[in-house]
Amino acid sequence: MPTARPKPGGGPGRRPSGEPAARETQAVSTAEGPRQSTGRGGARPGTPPGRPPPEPAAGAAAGDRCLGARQAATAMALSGVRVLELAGLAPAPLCGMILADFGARVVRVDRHPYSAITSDRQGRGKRSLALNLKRPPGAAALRRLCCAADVLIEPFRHGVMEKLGLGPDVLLRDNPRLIYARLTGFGQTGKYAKSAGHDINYLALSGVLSKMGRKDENPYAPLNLLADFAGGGVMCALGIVIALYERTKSGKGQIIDASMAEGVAYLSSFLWKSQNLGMWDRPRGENVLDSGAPYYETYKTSDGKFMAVGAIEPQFYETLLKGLGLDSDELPSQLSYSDWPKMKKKFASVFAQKTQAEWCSIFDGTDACVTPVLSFDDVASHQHNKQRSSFIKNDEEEISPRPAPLLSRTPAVPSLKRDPFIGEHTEEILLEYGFTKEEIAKLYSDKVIEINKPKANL
Ligand SMILES: C[C@H](CCC[C@@H](C)[C@H]1CC[C@H]2[C@@H]3[C@H](O)C[C@@H]4C[C@H](O)CC[C@]4(C)[C@H]3C[C@H](O)[C@]12C)C(=O)SCCNC(=O)CCNC(=O)[C@H](O)C(C)(C)COP(=O)(O)OP(=O)(O)OC[C@H]1O[C@@H](n2cnc3c(N)ncnc32)[C@H](O)[C@@H]1OP(=O)(O)O
Repeated sequence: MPTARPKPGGGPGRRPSGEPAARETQAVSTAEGPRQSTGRGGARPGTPPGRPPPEPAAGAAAGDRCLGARQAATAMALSGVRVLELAGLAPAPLCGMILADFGARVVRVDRHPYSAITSDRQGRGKRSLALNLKRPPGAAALRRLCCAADVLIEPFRHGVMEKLGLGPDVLLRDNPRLIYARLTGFGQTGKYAKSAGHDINYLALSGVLSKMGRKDENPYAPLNLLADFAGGGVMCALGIVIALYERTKSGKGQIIDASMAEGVAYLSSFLWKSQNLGMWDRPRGENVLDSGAPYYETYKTSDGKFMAVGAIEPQFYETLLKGLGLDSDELPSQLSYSDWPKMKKKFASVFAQKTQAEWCSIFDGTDACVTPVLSFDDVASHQHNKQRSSFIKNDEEEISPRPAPLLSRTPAVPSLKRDPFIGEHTEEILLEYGFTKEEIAKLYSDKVIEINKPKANL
């Protein structure tokens, strides 16, 4: 087996026990931001699978003067939870990253031989095990890993795991406490269960896509945020946390059938349940929240940037008009639908007269519901985001959003280490899950696993 020395300066190393070193969170700016706690309680190797997360430190309550000192050692909310994430495209990696950010020990099971298709960009806090599931000893190894895991995240279309002999019947028989999360676009049953698809297809099937887009234009998918990430990755993480909670009472695992189409449909409950409010009676792009209204729109500024306006309530709308220097008596009423296109043109011509910074100095601190549309270049340095330390920088100077929401006692402590290389932790993970050195050597020589330790950078 290949051996390698640790990369100097390569971020927090591993303790001899295999327990991860304490994580330190580095906010992009710490100015006035909430204190970031340090330290991370990871499960020790050999922790019995399925053990419920530890109770919070005694006395860690509001007003406790020792809280600051104790918080450094407090476990994160999901510490002790062991997750196996089978490498997939965008949604499953987000799901795994959320769990890792909040303290779970997430192992990403990468494809071996390597497949570029599933190159994960959301590997924060995870370790990588490269395993060929198509080879019987590889499938058997995953089966064994699942015996000691709490959660399996599976991102393939229906039937793939069954074909590998790794369906829920098999794995839950082996480990009845396992939470088997199946994250797909169309779900495990139904006409499309076995069809390929991507975010836009799931969004379309949910009905939500039909509501999005400007007047007289085709429906428009807002990046792949809604189905993949909100309806998929986040909903699946929620399902896992719910199932983990339920397991503390029943002692039993279960199967989660997380369909992105259904996840995003569920997110759209407000649209369904507000049908009789008259908010959605008009064609796409002509309603209040779908770019029809002049007071819920973006406007270009004189320096080519944009402002976002969301002045829905009459009192906020009045404040908007005041900031724009417009007199409401000289404008049609706020809710005069037929005048909206004309009003938009008026607002656009006013916004075009000043820079984004000038508009910010007019609207910041008012209730006009007007904010700058920030670019990725500007977002981390915006004063509000700096004050809340909303963005973090890893040890490769990569900026990304800090995990949300903020939990007061047990906040997420995201890893600052670079994402794992594929197969970087194969050996240590297998050892941790009870494989012997001899078994690992055999899997390696049979080309069932890949071991890819970073070379020393001397
Ligand atoms: C819109 C988004 C998707 C956006 C993704 C893009 C941003 C990226 C996609 C490709 C990337 C590029 C590419 O990687 C090349 C470059 C790499 C470089 O590093 C970076 C630049 C790249 C250009 C890179 C750039 C970008 O990252 C990309 C362009 C979405 O909507 S994501 C949501 C997709 N839907 C789902 O996840 C729903 C559930 N899944 C599915 O329906 C299917 O999995 C899916 C997605 C349709 C794919 O179908 P596929 O036929 O490929 O897979 P499955 O049927 O599920 O079967 C999996 C097979 O793989 C075998 N397998 C799995 N694990 C292992 C293992 N460990 N060992 C061995 N074999 C394994 C499994 O047995 C299955 O085999 P069979 O087919 O034989 O049964």
